[in-house]
Amino acid sequence: MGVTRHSGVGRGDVWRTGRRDLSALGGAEGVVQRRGRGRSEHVMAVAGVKGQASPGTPNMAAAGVVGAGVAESSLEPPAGTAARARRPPSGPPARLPPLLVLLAAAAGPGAGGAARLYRAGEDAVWVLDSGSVRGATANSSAAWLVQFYSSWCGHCIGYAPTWRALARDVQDWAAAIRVAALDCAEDSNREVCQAYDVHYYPTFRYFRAFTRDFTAGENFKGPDRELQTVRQAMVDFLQNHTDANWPPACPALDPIRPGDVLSLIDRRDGHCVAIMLESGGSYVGREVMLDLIPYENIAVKRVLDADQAFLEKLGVSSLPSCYLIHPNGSHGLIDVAKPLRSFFSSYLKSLPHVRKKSLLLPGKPSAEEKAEAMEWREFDRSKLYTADLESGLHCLLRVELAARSALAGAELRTLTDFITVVAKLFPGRPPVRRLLEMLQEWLASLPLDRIPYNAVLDLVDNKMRISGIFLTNQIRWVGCQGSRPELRGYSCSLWKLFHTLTVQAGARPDALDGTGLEGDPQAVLQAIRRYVRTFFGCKACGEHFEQMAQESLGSVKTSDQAILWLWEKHNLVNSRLAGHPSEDPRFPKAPWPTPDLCPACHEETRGLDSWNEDQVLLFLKRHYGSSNLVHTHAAALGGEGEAAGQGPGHADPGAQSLQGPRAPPPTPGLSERARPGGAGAAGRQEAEAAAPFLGMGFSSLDMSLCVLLYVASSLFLMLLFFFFRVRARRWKVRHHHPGV
Ligand SMILES: Cc1cc2nc3c(=O)[nH]c(=O)nc-3n(C[C@H](O)[C@H](O)[C@H](O)COP(=O)(O)OP(=O)(O)OC[C@H]3O[C@@H](n4cnc5c(N)ncnc54)[C@H](O)[C@@H]3O)c2cc1C
Repeated sequence: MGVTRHSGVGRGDVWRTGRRDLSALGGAEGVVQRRGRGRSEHVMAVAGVKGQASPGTPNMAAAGVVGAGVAESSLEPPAGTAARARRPPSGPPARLPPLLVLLAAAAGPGAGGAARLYRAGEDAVWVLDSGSVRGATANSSAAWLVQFYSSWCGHCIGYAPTWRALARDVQDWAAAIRVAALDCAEDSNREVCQAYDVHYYPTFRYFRAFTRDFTAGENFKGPDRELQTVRQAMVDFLQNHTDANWPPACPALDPIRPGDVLSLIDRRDGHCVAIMLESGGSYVGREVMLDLIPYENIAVKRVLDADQAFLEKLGVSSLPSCYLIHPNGSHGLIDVAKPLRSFFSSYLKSLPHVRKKSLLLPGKPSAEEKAEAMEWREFDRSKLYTADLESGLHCLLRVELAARSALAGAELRTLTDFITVVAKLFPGRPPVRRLLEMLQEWLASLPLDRIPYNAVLDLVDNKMRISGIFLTNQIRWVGCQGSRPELRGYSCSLWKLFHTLTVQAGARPDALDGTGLEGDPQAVLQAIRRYVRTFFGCKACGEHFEQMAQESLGSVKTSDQAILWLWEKHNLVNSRLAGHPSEDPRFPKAPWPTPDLCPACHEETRGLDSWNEDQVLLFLKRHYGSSNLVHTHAAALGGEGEAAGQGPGHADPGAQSLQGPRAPPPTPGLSERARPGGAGAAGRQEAEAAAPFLGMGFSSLDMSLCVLLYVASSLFLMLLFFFFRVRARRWKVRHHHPGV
């Protein structure tokens, strides 16, 4: 009888950060829509430009800086960004030459199938990318608060509603400060995230207005990231500007003296003047000032901690209050139902003389922009898909690790150990295994303690064009597909890779021999643990995983226990994330394997669902074993054209790949997905047939060519030999018999 354990995971074990995010979310959704009395406030969104982008990368690649909120015409656009921030005039799409159409198709989806947490034109967030972030933040007339995120990071997904709500809430501040986001999971943004030194997601950075030299920004580390805290931090950040770099559209936020109020009452310049009276720690006055930026015929000032006599003179009985001086000189306290920012702002915006500055109302995002072209690949949940593991390795090696420009010391050793474990235990297709082995051998033999990451990338991209060594640069999630592009994907594939490694270590106990990791039942888990702690972009996930490891990894004494340890911890993470915004409704978090996948794993003990761990272990070994690995939907193994010619860019999985000089037959296009045994499979067979000779990865084709060349040159040398022999004989005959 196997060990049993309750499988029902306590919902009370709530992930704290997640809950906090959710409560922040509640606050975010609770933001009061500002409505002026008598006329509603315009809520605007400047739509993005997406026309030329692939479904995978529309917001990033094509949009450039896309504004939301206050219409650009009412603002002074930041230097160099104005053109991109506006929606181009709509019209019939330009006709592209056929070659460009082909190339555009080959560009295909971006990393992670182009998960997008923020949509230009729909969200008030300014969507930045590698092509726009520098232009937007450099020498800008407004300050910026940029969230560098990763679309597969659960925390980023959980936080996105708060960020959207914040951007919507402060969209009237855009001439002074803007809320933006940049997706570091996009391949095309990899280098820029590296340049901005972004290692963890989400990372929040401020950029001051009028910064001429390149800067990676100032980190925002607030006590929490709830909407109100970040909004107040934005106000503080604006106030940290000097006279020299003060955003021109931002009103002076410092308080005036009570004595100045009297002179304002005496002065009549055709404007309304609102005076916010408040206590020292209040942000209401400054927030109302910023809310009124796009409005004309009104100025907002603030007075702090005025003495009682002054307040009595104005008739103020509680703080905050607002004293209004009308253009005709009449003045008095305004009457709002609640002394809240939204109430004051909406009252002032609705005054008869107060007008919104001239606006260019944006068009609505087109249906085409809204549509997320997602192709669904049918799959079997009881199988493990090569496509998921290979896509995950691509993201790991070419996107996640590539966030570092160099690796040194402990980081380098962590990577070396992790790659060693993967290279020795990865059960996938031979070209990928050979590439991993090559990388592992190279890392293990390095005499250096510091390497530029580009050196690793060169190897991964097989710049030497050694045939039979290849890792796709395409993303094809199958068992890790999400019902929305931002869900599942990379983090799912990482879990699958980790489980596969623990199972393979049990199945092939000698695999790690000679690596220095042999004989240690914890070796695989420790390598995974160090990788997650050091490199996994979701920092909070890494910290949490580390905490679990500290608590119990030491108790693992056998490879079976290692398999079960990871299974159990993964289920803990699942239970914490149940109900979290990163949960895919199509793949709800539940104790795994579910009863339909493994009925024998589940038992009932005194009316409670419980695990039969012996059966779970058997199931895990079967599920993550080599024989359960299927290549359906896996990228064609391609030739050099795909491997080295295109570098880490993307090729449309369905589009014909551009062939290099010695490429195998063309990959089969869209039909390959429907016909797994098509030409793509033939290419795969050809590549798999490539046998490693002399450990150098030479294929049989390479060797045949060598033999052919050898025979041809031998024949040529023999011909030369006979030719000269005949000539020499003739010469001798002539010499000895001159008469002949
Ligand atoms: C090490 C690590 C730590 C993470 N920590 C966090 C975190 O703290 N907060 C957060 O928001 N996100 C975290 N994530 C991401 C999160 O766990 C999921 O990967 C993400 O929510 C996607 O979920 P999913 O539905 O694809 O299933 P995943 O949880 O990613 O699982 C992938 C697949 O593994 C299989 N599986 C599920 N459970 C088990 C199990 N117990 N044993 C074996 N196989 C299983 C299933 O086939 C499933 O489809 C972490 C990811 C990793 C790799």
